[in-house]
This record gives sequence, structure tokens and C-alpha cells, in this order.
Amino acid sequence: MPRTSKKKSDTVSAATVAEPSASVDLSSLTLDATNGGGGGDETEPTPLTAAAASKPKSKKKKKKPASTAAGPSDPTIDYPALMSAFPITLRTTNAKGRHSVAREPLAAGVTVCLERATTFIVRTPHLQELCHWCMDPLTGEDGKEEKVTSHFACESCGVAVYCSKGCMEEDARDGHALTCGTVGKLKDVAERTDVDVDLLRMVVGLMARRVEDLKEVVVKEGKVDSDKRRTPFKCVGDLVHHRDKNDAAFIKVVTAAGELYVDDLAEALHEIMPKDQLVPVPDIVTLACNFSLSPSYIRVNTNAHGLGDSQSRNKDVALGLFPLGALFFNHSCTPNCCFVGQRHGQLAFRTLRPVPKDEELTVSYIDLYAPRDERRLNLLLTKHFWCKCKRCTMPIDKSPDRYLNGLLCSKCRKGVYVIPPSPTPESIMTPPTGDLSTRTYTCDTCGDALTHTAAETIFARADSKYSEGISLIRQRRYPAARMTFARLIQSHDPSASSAAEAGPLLHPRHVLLLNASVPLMNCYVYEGDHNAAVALNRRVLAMVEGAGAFPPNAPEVSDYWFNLGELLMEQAGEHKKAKKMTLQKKCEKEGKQAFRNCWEIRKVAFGEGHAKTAAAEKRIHSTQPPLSEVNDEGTSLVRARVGIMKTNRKIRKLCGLAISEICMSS
Ligand SMILES: C[S@@+](CC[C@H](N)C(=O)[O-])C[C@H]1O[C@@H](n2cnc3c(N)ncnc32)[C@H](O)[C@@H]1O
Repeated sequence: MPRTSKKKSDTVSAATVAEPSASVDLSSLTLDATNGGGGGDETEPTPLTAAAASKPKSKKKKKKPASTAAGPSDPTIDYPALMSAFPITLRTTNAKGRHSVAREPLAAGVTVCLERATTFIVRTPHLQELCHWCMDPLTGEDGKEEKVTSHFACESCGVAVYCSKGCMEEDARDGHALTCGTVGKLKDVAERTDVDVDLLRMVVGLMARRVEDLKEVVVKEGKVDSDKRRTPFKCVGDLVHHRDKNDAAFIKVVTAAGELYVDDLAEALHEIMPKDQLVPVPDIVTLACNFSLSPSYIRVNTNAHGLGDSQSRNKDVALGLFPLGALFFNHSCTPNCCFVGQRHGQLAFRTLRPVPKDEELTVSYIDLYAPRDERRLNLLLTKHFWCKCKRCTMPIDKSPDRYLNGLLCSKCRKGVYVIPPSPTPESIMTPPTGDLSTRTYTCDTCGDALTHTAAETIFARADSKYSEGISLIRQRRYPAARMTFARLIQSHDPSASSAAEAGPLLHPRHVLLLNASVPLMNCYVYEGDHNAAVALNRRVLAMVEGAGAFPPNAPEVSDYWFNLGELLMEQAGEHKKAKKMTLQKKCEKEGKQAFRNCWEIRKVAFGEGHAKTAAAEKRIHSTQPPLSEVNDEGTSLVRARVGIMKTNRKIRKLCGLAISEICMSS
């Protein structure tokens, strides 16, 4: 959706991609919390050091300080001490707000931060599925729920369950004993006020953490043992919460819920803390804004992270608040780090590639296989900022983004008709203006022009086919879905015989083609057509590896390798049954290689000891994995991609824009 406006994008977020010319070590921030996370202007940030303070004042008229992403940091928190175990330097600049940089050259696969959540909860739909303390799954290998004995369920709240008595006792000591009385009542409060019960559980958990923090000095000098220490409650106050961007209805219902349960909580905590020291309701509301934009449509978290169980069998079954990670890792659409959930509600931040000294460490908050407008809109609606990372600001005709929503040129069949992205946050939120009938898109290779109307027709048709396929999947009509998705992909295949007369096609890296390929692969597996599934998986891998959308060693890519390994092993099994030994051996060899590729990536992204890495390693050494694991990993790949697609669609609908107006991905 091209836009012509050149208006400066200054209303959503003040962070810019301008390289900071100087930076301030965060320890100096503790001297002056009124600075607002930077101070000075874009090109000349004022360092908060004693030396800087004693410098004679420059006669130059100071520019009005640009607003910064960071609010003032609590001067009583010694962040450098909290992070001293890690090879990073904390900085704050006007351009980037608070962030971290590599203190020394870092190899790929280094843990640059390991944080234990200030609070974490098991999400309500999964309450019975994993231990509320260590996050080990409580379900059997075959995915069926094992009976959770009442012995390991907390009798007083009836909510928390554990894999062992030890875990139950640890959790009680860690704060559950404080919240238990209140947690049991939250369902009722949630129903009466229409607030997400998980949001209330998170807030209650946070208040218990505050009580715990008051009991002991949590921030110790020097190394913090991240295995034992949770990030202190007061760091939560430093998070960017965007309360002002939450809708009024949300604030109202959370206030009502806060008023309802604050008395219960006071009762539960009164032995340790006088009632007047409890967090007041308005502050509870602000805390709630840390997690959720609104309970009524998409559950989107501004600061909280989804977590998987300890075996990574199921993703997003828990939710944790990690203030250190949230404060010091900015988003980039070409990140050099990723974050990985671990046991006991911990989150590790790890380098994905070698990082030179002083380079900023970034992670991605969103799905990266998406065109620029879609990513920016996602971040705008869920995290309230306009992304200014390198990938989002480089000229579109030089960026790999042009392929993700572009059309393959009908004239030269080499180039792509480039669809310009929206230039500002305002323009992305409003329907396109001007005479669309005269708008054209140009091929980046031969210069051929395509009208907006022609492009829209192609997008609309493809999107409608895609929606049809998804609807068939929902109805579990897999053969029909398979045909629909296969036709969609085939009709945009430039090597197909009909392609020459077909006019412009979705570019082979167009996100809609990836989104259609994943459920199609699932349909093939469902129908037992492993040959077709293998071929498609290989194509998808070429797509995700070649598109420039994912960073090196991206965990998402490892899932595609794992899936390929499983499919090849299935194929090997079929050849074995048919006594086709040569083919069997070939498939086994290729399958193992796929697992090895997966393992190499996961060693970097997740680390050697992680369950996901171990799962890949195990497959390298075994010929026929248990079917349950094949299904679990295979379907979780599809579930994950379908989940992303659903969210992206909802996001676009919320803006009231026709899907094809932004891009044609789903
Ligand atoms: C989780 S915080 C990261 C820490 C933040 N720099 C701070 O000082 O608190 C996310 C906020 O950082 C800023 N931010 C992070 N990544 C950004 C990006 N790629 N482009 C623009 N702003 C970004 C936005 O203001 C966003 O709301």
C-alpha cells in the first residue's frame, strides 16, 4: 500500500535508528534519575558522569531534548550489578533508550542474559498440564494427560499443580503461600469484571513478589545467582507500560477488578505487610498495562513473554515478566540474539551469530517472515512503537522485504514489482488516499509498470483462495484443503507450464506462499503422502533460508529441519516395509542430515543442554523415533505458523483495512 506522505513519524515512538554518537553507562544513571533515560539531543546525548557535570556549559543553544523510549530509571536499582554476570554493557541513549551492547567480541551461542521471571504463571487453559514450579510437563510421552494426584495439587487454591512434593514446597516458599488464598477467588473477580483471569494472576504474583522483596535484600553486590534470584519487583516500575495507549474500557474493567480483589489480597498478606502498604489500585492498573492491551480482542502482551514447558513440547503455555530482558533488549527485525524459555520460569538471551564488541544486542518481538508493513503494524498495535530498525528503514528496493509482499514481473520474470511500504505510523493506520487508478508499481529489474488495480486483483484472488483453504482446514476437510492450497501454490509457480501466460505472480518468497505451504504440508502428512510433504518441506526450507527474513541460526528454521528429518524417517519406514533397501538407506541418511542441521542451529539458539537441542541430537542417533514425538513436533510447527498467521490477520482487521491493502500475507 504505497503512501506519498513525507510527514515525520514522531507520534508513536521517539526511538530512532540514528546511530548513537555517544552512550552513557547505565551505572551513571543511578546518579540522576531525572534524566529520562538519555537527555540531550540525538547527536549529542549528555553523559551523566561527574566529569560531564563539571564541564563548562557550552554557549551553543541546546536543542530541545528529543523524547526517549526510556523513562527515568529507578536510582535505587543497581542494574550493572544485576547484570554483572553477563558479557554486556548497559547503555542508554536518546536514539535507542536503554539497551545493551556486547562488552567484548561474542561468539554465536553465548548466553548474554539469563533472567528468572519476577513472576510467571501457567496460562489457564494449561493449568493441569505442567508443574507450576519447574514447568515439567505432567502429560505422558504420548501426549495424553497423566493423572495428577491430589497429593501434588495445592489444596487451598485448587489451581496450582506440581510434579512432586518438592516442587510444591519450593513454590510455597517462593510466594505461592502468599497468593494462594487470593488466586482461588480470581476466577470470580475476572467473571464479574470481564478481565482476563491470567492478567489478574500475574498482578497478584507481582504483589507477592513485592512483599518477598521487602523481606530480604534482593539486589546484592556483585554476581547475582540467576538460578535462585528473581528479578526484583521494583524493576517492573521501570518498564515501558504504555498505559496511555490502552483503551478506556480496559482501564475501567481492570480498575474494577483491582478494587474487588485488593481487599482479598490485603487479607492474605496482612501478616507480612500492613494494608496501607499494598500497591494502590491505580498502580495495579498500571501494572496490568504491562501485560495486556485489552482482554476483549487479541491477547497481546507489551512486556510479558510466552513460555513453553520445560521439554518445549508445548509452546506458550505460561507467561512471565522479565524486566531485565524487557529493559535492555530492543527489538530488531534482523536481531543478533534470540530469547529462549528454560526451566523454573527462566528466560535466556543468546547470540545467534558472532557479535563484535560494542554492537547493540537485539531480539525480535515478532514473527520475522512478514513484509515490512505487517511487522510494523504488529509492533504498533501490540507494543506501541514504530519500528526503526535497519531492516525497516533501508530503501525498500534494496531490502529483502520487497519480495515478501511483491509480485514477480510478468515481463522479465526475474524482477519484482515493488509495493512501497507505508512511510509513517499514521499512514499505516488509515486507508490509502489519492487516485488509486493511476498508481503503478515498478519492476526492480526491467522497469515494467503494473497498475495498482491489477496488483490488487491478484492479491485479492490469492487471499480468497488462501482463506478458503483455512476454512476447509477448520472444517477438517483435509483433502479439499489440500487441493485448494496446492492449486494456489501451483498457480503462482513460475516454472509451471501455464506460468508464461499467467501475468504477474506472487513472488516465490511471498509470505502467502509460505503460509499456504505449512498447512498444505500438514494435509500431505495427514493423507500419508510423505513424498509430497518432503518435497514441499525442502521448498519451504529454501524459502525461509533464502529470503533474508530470518537471522542466521533462527530457531524457526531449525523447526523446518526437524520436520524434514521426521518426514524422511517416515519415508524410510515406508521403503523398509516395501523392502526397498536402497531408498530406505537414502532417506535415513538424508533424515539424519536434516536432524544434524537442526541440531547445529539449536546448539546455538537454545544451547547444548536445552530440551529442543537434545530432541534433535536424539534423532541423529536413532533410526525410527516414537510416532508421538513425530506428531508433536510436526504439528507444533504447523500450529506455530498458523498461530502467527491468525494474529496477523486479526491485527489487520483491527485497523479496518482490507487485507490486500497492506500486503497479502496471512
Ligand atoms: C521492551 S522496551 C526496550 C527497552 C527500551 N529501550 C527502554 O529504554 O525501556 C521496548 C521499547 O523500546 C523502544 N524500541 C525497542 N525497539 C525499537 C525499535 N526497533 N524501533 C523503535 N523503538 C524501539 C520502543 O519505545 C519500545 O516501546
